[in-house]
Amino acid sequence: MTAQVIDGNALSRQLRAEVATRAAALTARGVKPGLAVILVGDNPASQVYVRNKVKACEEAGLHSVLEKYDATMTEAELLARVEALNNDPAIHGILVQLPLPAHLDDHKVIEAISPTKDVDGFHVASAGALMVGEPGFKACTPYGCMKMLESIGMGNLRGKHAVVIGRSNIVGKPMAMMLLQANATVTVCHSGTADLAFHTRQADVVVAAVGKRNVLTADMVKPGAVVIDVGMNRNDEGKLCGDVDYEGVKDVAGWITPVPGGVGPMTITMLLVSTVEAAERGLSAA
Ligand SMILES: NC(=O)C1=CN([C@@H]2O[C@H](COP(=O)(O)OP(=O)(O)OC[C@H]3O[C@@H](n4cnc5c(N)ncnc54)[C@H](OP(=O)(O)O)[C@@H]3O)[C@@H](O)[C@H]2O)C=CC1
Ligand SMILES: Nc1nc(=O)c2c([nH]1)NC[C@@H]1CN(c3ccc(C(=O)N[C@@H](CCC(=O)O)C(=O)O)cc3)C=[N+]21
Ligand SMILES: [Mg+2]
Repeated sequence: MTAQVIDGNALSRQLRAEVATRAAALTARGVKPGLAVILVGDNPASQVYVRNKVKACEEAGLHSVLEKYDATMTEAELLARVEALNNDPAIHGILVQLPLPAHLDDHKVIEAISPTKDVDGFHVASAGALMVGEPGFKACTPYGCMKMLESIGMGNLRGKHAVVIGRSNIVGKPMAMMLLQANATVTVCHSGTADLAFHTRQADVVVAAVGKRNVLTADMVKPGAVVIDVGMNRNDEGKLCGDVDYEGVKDVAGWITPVPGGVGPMTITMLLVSTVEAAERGLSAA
């Protein structure tokens, strides 16, 4: 058996076309949805992701502003920029690219973003809303993973067992909450898990969000399971690869997401969706 591929580029094209339609309707009413991206320092991976985000905005008819700052920027300067964007009516979404240089407190900066513009879904108000099942911005990466599950008819996971590998605040934890919201029985594994394979072998859905190659191999996967690979790593040849041993796992899984072309583009797509939604909310509140 060879797994069917969940194509994040194809699904993104579809969803971004809907975003473009909504953005055009807003623009016609005088409200062009606007996203501000703040990048501090010169992490090369961050540069690529940020460039992809800005390009995606342009293609979908969103207004985007990229603010690049030197790694020596002070926290007070950064907080002042966030506050200015909070008060800028042309900006509906604010994203501060993580990780920040070590002298800047990620948490403090994220909390300074107005929850009404927190399109990344990282603010405690957004995380709390997800936890209690209230509307709020959802973290884009797990949100994109849920859209991928929906696209294969697995939007409702009642009776299914989902295993998430990783428990970060930006991927693993919100992923687990969204799977729970979709009625899955959820297990969250991490570096302190005694027998990772024991858990993953029972899973109907596995989401790998660790940041290490080959965390999930074929022997760890139940035949027919859905495997979602969030990881972004480089192999020995410098090629982009995920956390999953794709070549091995594809012969066991029922569905699999590739890297590149899987979760990565979906993350950007959900960022666009949330930015348009932020602009629509502003309009309905006015
Ligand atoms: N495609 C996309 O759009 C995105 C991709 N990513 C990628 O996803 C990956 C994860 O990102 P992020 O969540 O930010 O990473 P973090 O480093 O914050 O979290 C990694 C998690 O993996 C756990 N872990 C580490 N080693 C193991 C192991 N051997 N077995 C089981 N669990 C382990 C850690 O456990 P512990 O908590 O105990 O330390 C931690 O919870 C990275 O490769 C990142 O680049 C991230 C965001 C978006
Ligand atoms: N505040 C904040 N929000 C984020 O959403 C955020 C962040 N910080 N920090 C870093 C991670 C990582 N991330 C990715 C986005 C797109 C791709 C992506 O487009 N990947 C392409 C390939 C990119 C390439 O060629 O390198 C793909 O998988 O096909 C990957 C990773 C968002 N993150
Ligand atoms: Mg820091």
